[in-house]
Amino acid sequence: MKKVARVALRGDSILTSPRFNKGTAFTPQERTAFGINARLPYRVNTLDEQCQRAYDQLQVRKEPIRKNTFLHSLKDQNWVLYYALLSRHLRELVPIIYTPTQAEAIANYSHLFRRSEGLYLTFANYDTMEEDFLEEVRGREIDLIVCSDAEAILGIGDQGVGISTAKSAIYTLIGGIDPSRTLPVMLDVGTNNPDLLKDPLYVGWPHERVTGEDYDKFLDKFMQLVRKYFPHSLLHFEDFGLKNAHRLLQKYRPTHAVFNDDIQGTGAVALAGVMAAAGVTRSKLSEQRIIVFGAGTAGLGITTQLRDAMVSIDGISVEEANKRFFLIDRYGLLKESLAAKGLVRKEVTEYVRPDAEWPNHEGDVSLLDVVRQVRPTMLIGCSMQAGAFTESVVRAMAEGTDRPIIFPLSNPGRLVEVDPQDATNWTNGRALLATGSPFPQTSLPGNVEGKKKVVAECNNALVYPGLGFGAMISKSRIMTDTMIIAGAERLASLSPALRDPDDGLLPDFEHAPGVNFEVAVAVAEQAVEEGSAGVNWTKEEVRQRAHELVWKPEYPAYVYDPEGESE
Ligand SMILES: NC(=O)c1ccc[n+]([C@@H]2O[C@H](COP(=O)([O-])OP(=O)(O)OC[C@H]3O[C@@H](n4cnc5c(N)ncnc54)[C@H](O)[C@@H]3O)[C@@H](O)[C@H]2O)c1
Ligand SMILES: O=C(O)C[C@H](O)C(=O)O
Ligand SMILES: [Mg+2]
Repeated sequence: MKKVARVALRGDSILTSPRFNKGTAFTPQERTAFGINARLPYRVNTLDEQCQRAYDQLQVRKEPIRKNTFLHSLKDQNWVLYYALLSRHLRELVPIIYTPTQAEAIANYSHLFRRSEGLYLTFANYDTMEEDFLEEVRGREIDLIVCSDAEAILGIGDQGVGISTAKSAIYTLIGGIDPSRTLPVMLDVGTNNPDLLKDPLYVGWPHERVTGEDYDKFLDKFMQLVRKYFPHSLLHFEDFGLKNAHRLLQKYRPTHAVFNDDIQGTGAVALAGVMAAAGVTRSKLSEQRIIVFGAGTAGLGITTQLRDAMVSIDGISVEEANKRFFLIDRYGLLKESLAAKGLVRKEVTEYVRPDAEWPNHEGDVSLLDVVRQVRPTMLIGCSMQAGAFTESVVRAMAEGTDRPIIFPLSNPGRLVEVDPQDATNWTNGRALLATGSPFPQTSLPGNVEGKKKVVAECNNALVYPGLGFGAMISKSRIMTDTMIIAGAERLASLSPALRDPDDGLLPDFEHAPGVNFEVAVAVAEQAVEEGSAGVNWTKEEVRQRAHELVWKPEYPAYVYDPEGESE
């Protein structure tokens, strides 16, 4: 039965509300009831017809960034149409509204700016933060807040403002979260990007980044508002800088359901990809020797997640599991002598290797040295160093293992540590690959008849919407590590490569909504089982409630009601 919504807006107010606007899809009865009969052309369109028209308009724009701005404007006009169009062309359009095109859109945010979106909380307006916050959220029910201080946007660095809205849209598109119950927040604490500071059109606060106590005071005030007005919300942190990402997660985790996507989302999707790869090679997680190249926010998140899964799934001790990892950062392998020089962050000290293991290496130990000595089964890149997995590195790895598992995860695509086609060539097709941004299928040179290999997209967007939805529907006050592992395991179980090793290690984004639904169910089931949930449902009830709570881009029937919804 069609849903009915009671709406209090009339005339221009309903036509300019992206939440309630239906454009030419308003029925004759609605046009009369809402006073917009003469504000629309005669013909009533279906949502499918509107999607067709919008798709045709989109196709006229050739460059991805032009398509991105078109879709952005569409979102400002009509949410249902925007999400319906994207849902019908997921594979084609996710890379337009999200990675990699979104990186370009953020880098040009000030020049493409058309209209306000979400909330901008600026350090310069610290004193009025609560009033400013309330102006936007008063009377609203919010389940999800996505925030960023834009210091480490993907691999493109400090952009001052941006990313929260793109991540938030993915929650709705793929995770089924009602967009009216989400709040993207840009935390503007300045920027150290000299190009932005000298750009007269820069829309953010043109001031160097606030740090230290002032930064913490600002974040604390924001957190207090979140806890005061939306104590049951999930707070998603995105693209914070290396000095803050891990620290803020640890600081606020005990008192609110916070989630750092670059640490935990990336950890979860990488774990799923790694589990699928281990499934293809018929080996256990704990049997792997893993090099993580780039021991920053994502590198630590991935390492911790894989380590915790070895402990919980394979039952080995934390100490034993730590030994499976070789972390490399800008000064080479993290080993004792590097730590003694103060060149290892304290968060990664438990993975530091003993110097005695490297008797022939007085100084730095390079990636190639580690590959030759360790004969890794897995090589994961999150270093933002394009081309760091050189031909020598990849060939050396392929000498030491039958199916080298290689994940160059840096985004956007131009920053991948190795091009998947090169990795395929250098390993004679034996590499099991996954990348952070979308890449075309690979093929072996000369093997014209041969089957192409799918390069899985190992991007946190394949899992965070489901993790969030699962935590939300189960009314969990915290997002535990075990909930995240449950989601990752469910994702891994849906790997197409388990049926056909030439297929993707992870499901294609075309299937992301269904896949995330399963992730959400697994997360909620785990939350109920371990007592993190605020509900006590059976497994059947979890699935049933999840189905009922998914937001779908469909128009409800509207009834005019002065007491009805208006926000
Ligand atoms: N696929 C995904 O879902 C996903 C998720 C998160 C991050 N990422 C990508 O991972 C990359 C890193 O992101 P982050 O948030 O961890 O950044 P970060 O700044 O926290 O970490 C990057 C790390 O790489 C290290 N590094 C720099 N130069 C190096 C070199 N020459 N050799 C080895 N290490 C070097 C830095 O010292 C730092 O520790 C980005 O490109 C980002 O887009 C991908
Ligand atoms: O935003 C993405 O595409 C993934 C990830 O969060 C990143 O920072 O690269
Ligand atoms: Mg990110």
